[in-house]
Amino acid sequence: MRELKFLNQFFWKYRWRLLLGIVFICVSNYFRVLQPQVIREALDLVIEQVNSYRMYDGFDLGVEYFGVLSYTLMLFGGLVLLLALLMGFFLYLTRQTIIVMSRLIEYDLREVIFDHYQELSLDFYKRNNTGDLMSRITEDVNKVRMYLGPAVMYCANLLSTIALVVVSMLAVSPTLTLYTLIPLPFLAISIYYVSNIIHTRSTFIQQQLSKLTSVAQEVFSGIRVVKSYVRERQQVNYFAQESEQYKEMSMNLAKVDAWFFPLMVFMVGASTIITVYVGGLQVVAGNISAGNIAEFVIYVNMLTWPVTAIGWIASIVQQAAASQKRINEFLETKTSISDPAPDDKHQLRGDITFEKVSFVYPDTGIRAIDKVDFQLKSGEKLAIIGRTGSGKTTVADLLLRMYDVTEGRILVDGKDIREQGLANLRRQIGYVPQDVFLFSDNIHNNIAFGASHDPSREEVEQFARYAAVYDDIAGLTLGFDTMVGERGVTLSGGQKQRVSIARALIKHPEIVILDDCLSAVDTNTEQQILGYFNEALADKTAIIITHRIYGHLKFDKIIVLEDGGIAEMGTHEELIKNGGYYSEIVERQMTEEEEA
Ligand SMILES: Nc1ncnc2c1ncn2[C@@H]1O[C@H](COP(=O)(O)OP(=O)(O)OP(=O)(O)O)[C@@H](O)[C@H]1O
Repeated sequence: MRELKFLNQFFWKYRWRLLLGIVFICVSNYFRVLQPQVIREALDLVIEQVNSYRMYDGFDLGVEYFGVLSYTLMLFGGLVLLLALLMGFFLYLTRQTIIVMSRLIEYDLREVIFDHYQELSLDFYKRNNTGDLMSRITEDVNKVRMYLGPAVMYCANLLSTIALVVVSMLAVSPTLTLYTLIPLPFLAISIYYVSNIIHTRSTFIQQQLSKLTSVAQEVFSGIRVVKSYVRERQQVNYFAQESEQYKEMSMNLAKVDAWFFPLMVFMVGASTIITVYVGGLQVVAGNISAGNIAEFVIYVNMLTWPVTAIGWIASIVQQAAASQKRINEFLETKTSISDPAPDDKHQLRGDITFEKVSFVYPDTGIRAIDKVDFQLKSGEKLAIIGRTGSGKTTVADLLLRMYDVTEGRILVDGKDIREQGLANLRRQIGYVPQDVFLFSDNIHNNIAFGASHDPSREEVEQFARYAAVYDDIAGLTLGFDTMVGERGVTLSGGQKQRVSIARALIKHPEIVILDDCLSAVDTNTEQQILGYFNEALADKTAIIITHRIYGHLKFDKIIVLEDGGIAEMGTHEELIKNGGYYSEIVERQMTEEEEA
């Protein structure tokens, strides 16, 4: 239960609501407990008066007497109705305070978790799968809310009902109270066990359901592959297998679920029989009135739900503690990339220095970068070339501080990037990643996403022109308002790359990193984009990771990476003279172009 302590800060935040809710529930229960007392009075009155009425039967006085009795009973009926209304009104207020409080805390908690998720570094996202992140912020928060709202409300209800009912019962007959209450602890314990079994089985069902969902999601996302490999039947069979398991589990749950109400009715029935039997003996002995038996039967019914709720509350609290534990695990995870100066807003010049930088991926132990040493002055252009897996993307990730270097230092404007404002650094780097990701939104918003201001349509269009994608977008029926699906399904690979370039450029960055972002673009478009780069990025520092050599873009430095280390470094002319990997691909590319 230690885990739930984390939530106390929220209870404190909404303490007045909580307190008011508890007061309302006590008032509501007070009116509820008065009802059986009014009914007892009415019943005793009827029993007593019916005997007297028989004496006047056949006389005129008898009719009058009957009129007065009916009127008094109507008054009692009206009183019970009034008490029920008052009780209902305060119950409404209870829900308006406690359940609303739980919804407010749910909102706060989600925000805290979401904020924290955003702060965490890439290695956290590599370690944990998206489904797990999602379920903690949705299902686990839901389970915790059940504790914050219903469990707290039923707990307050339980305590106040038991206190008020038991005090009223004791005032009538301590012996009868004792006998009446005997079956109730058995009810609480058995409901607790049944609830626990239900919970365990529900958890398995939940897991199976999320497995089923991910199977379906994966098949639908990869539907092209499934269709092209004619694997529909296998997928259907696999889905049916998983569905069958889900069905079996649900049937098992239904079997236990079926015990819940019969058990409750049996225990309440036992309690009622004891009340009538022991109460009857006491009436005969003249200790209590017949009306008291009716009063006790109503009390027993009043206690049924709160006592049943003990088992239920215990189960909710257990589930909430387990969920909060999972939430706390992530909340306690510290980001490995800290921001030493969150308010830093200084303008970068764009000098970049890698000083004997090495990097080992923590999860795989792969040494992706090995003693990389280079310097770029503000405005210089660097091309990084190398075979796949040679560490090119890792260089970009390190400069953006997606990871921190294992050895060595990266300096921007002469200062270690680990000592600079992280947000400020990232804000001034325009990064186009290799695997383009577009949000499920329209094209305008996807491009505007990069800007620190709210850019006008004209500005967005201008940057789309720079990225040579304007004509493609203008050709769509909805133009810049076209929605791009979950993964930009309506755009081709090359179009997505260019939208992603426009998004990076609209930031007006001081440093630009393009990671193989022209791979899906034809030569003409490539020339168009590079023409803009030459002009607009003339004074910006740029790192271009590529597999192709761009004759149109003049690089101050070219680095050839091999197994994370620098195999060749120099200008185009120097590397051609070297006769290494670089000259090899230049030659191959020239032959290809000639052949084309
Ligand atoms: N997140 C990661 N966790 C563990 N190892 C990784 C991770 N990302 C990359 N690697 C490994 O680091 C090495 C360098 O990868 P990197 O992506 O930097 O290469 P690259 O030169 O950009 O390749 P490509 O040209 O195919 O994009 C590879 O061996 C790769 O398997």
